Amino acid sequence: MADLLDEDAISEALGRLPGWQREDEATIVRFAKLPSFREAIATVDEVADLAEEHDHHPDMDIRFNSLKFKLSTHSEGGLTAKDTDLAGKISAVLDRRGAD
Ligand SMILES: C[C@H](O)[C@H](O)[C@H]1CNC2=NC(N)=NC(=O)C2=N1
Repeated sequence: MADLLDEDAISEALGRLPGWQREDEATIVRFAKLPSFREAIATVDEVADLAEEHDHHPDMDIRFNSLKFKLSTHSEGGLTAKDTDLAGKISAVLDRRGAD
């Protein structure tokens, strides 16, 4: 259970989450390109581990070496700290793997 973030909290969080953007009211997204398809898949696999660890699961879209991560807290119908926390962890994986 996590509280819905208000607009100020969402703006503040996005300010410290480079690459993440609002897709709609309830969703934040980040696009990333990896050097190869295999590296994109390995990145998805690593994010899957994070998702299981946090019991919070992003939608992940794979197009060759391009990835899209989409976060929302379905149980609350919007954005919570679970989304912004996991977004930061996904960004750390993307940085380490040299995504652009
Ligand atoms: C039972 C389980 O904790 C819930 O279904 C979790 C699992 N993963 C989830 N992931 C996301 N993105 N939003 C949720 O509300 C959510 N709920």
